[in-house]
Amino acid sequence: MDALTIALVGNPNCGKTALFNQLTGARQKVANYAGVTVERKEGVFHAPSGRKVQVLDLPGTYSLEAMGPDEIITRDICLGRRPGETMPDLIVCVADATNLRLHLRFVLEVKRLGRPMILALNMMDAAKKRGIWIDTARMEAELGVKIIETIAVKAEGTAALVAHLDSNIAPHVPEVKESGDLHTDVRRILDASVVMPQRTSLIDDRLDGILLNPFLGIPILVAIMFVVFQAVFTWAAPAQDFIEASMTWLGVFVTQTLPDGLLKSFIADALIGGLGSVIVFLPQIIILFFFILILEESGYLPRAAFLLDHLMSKAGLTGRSFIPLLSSHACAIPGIMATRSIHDVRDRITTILIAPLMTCSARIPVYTLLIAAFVPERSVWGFVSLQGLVLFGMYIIGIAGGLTVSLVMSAFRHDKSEHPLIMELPSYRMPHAKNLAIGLGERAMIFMRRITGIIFTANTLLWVTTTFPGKPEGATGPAIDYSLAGMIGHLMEPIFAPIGFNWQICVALIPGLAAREVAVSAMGTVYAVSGSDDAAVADQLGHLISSQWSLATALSLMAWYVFAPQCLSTLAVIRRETNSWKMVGITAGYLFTLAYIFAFLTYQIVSRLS
Ligand SMILES: Nc1nc2c(ncn2[C@@H]2O[C@H](COP(=O)(O)OP(=O)(O)OP(=O)(O)O)[C@@H](O)[C@H]2O)c(=O)[nH]1
Ligand SMILES: [Mg+2]
Repeated sequence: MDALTIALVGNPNCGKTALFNQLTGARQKVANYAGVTVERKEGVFHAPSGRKVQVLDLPGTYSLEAMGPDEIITRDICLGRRPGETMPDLIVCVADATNLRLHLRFVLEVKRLGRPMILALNMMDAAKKRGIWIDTARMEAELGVKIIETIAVKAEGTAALVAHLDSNIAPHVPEVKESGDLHTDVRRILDASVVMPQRTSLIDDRLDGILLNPFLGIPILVAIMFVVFQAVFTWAAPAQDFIEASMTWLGVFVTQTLPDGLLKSFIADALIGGLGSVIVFLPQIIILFFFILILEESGYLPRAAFLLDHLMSKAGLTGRSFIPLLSSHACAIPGIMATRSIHDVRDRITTILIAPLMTCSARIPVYTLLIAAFVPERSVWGFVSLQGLVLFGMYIIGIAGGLTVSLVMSAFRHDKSEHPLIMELPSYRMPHAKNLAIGLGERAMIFMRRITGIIFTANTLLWVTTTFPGKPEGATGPAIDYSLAGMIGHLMEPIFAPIGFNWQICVALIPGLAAREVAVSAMGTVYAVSGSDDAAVADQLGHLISSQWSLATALSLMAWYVFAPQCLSTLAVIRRETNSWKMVGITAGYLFTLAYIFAFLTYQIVSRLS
């Protein structure tokens, strides 16, 4: 059988990407709010007969008739008018069975394109649970389009769709016999084929009554975030202790078994000392994402946007900036890409400029290393972990910093018009354990890939520059002082002395430009190389800095990391999304300036006080 090309189209949040992932085994981002997919994605799978099916996942759109950029792209792809894009043999229109009044309208618009299509009636599990009864055969007759029921989040939920794609049934162009008025046609089809329960969304209404309550909403939001950061410290501790102990054991093992020399130094200092000091943060990252994924899947996040809209518009942002800024807490890169859904250019630029201020997961190793080293492990008011509280504070400082920058930018604006937030609130949904597991696996993989990729590379280069040139004959100081990195560190020291950074930190900041966690692995290596007669030093970075640094230095470094744009990929994505080197210059310039100013103030104030 010939290969088949299909395109998944539909309203936002109907499950296109979930379907795409289920069919092709891909791991594209899925979440319970509109506008998750911002870029077309292609995948392939082989149906049981061996037929090759090429699948295209597209961003959701509410209509094909409006003239927005997303609508035009989707329509052009369906019609094969987009240059460089092959026309799909079959359009698979995806609709949410629990929200047919809205979604059928889109189906009718797609039908008007006059291309071969079928309808994937998705979320059938959720529809059944809500007591929505659908006579699919009748709907198929009324609509004139082949309908296949799917449950995109279950493996067997797409079997019927795959079987259909695998069959020899020629793609069918539906006949258009509608009255022309979409609203009337949707009503006719629904009346004929769907029986709605008396109250479809009792649970949603009840939950919204509490979670969106004008008095309770914000306190509940703050409480949720607070619990998340508490958990990051308290739950992760046992796993972290275990990883730390394993690293220590490994360090001792290597020092005792390998002969002295470069290989031993590389393994002990760069690998165990450097990478080992980052890997201990895996449990914390997994726990943070466990909560983020639950919030994403449950449908709570757009409600948080709704709650914060007022506050954000006061700071010169729109509610539309919420999801990009929220994604930036995982990583600024997808966050900046998500700003494509902000149509107002200035709102978009403001959001891009402040996205790097949101506390991304790459900062977790830096913050938690310093917090664990300097904040005592005790509880306040009996039950709150002080360390968790400080971490929570770091997130708040990042957000407050971003809002302040946006406020300052909006003061320079002439056009003060506000755009009201129009946003669909999705139904609440119980997160699937399997989806959660996949999502967490994915995050763990990303973290491990960074360790074996960018962190490993930067760290190896650092090890080379800290090892060579070697110590000259008869020299008395530690070898690292004579190395290239040591010399650069000492040269930089005067510039960073006013903010309290010693030369080891200066050395770590350079490879740390590549990515934030690199600074932690780099410090691991620098300290390991400096004290190479004692290998156990390598995996005790936290203990080491707590005894060697002042509190002022630690806090100053944390302040630096709130602002400093120490991430080349973020700058690269800003260049790509704004198509302007000037914007990259502005972002990097203003962030480094703020970083220096705040680190300076922190260091000077704290060292006077303590
Ligand atoms: N219960 C249930 N949930 C589903 C089903 N299909 C998708 N979901 C959930 O619905 C939400 C939206 O799914 P996505 O695949 O991200 O939706 P999308 O159509 O790609 O959305 P955009 O990319 O924003 O256009 C996610 O929370 C999915 O887990 C289904 O068949 N049943
Ligand atoms: Mg999607």
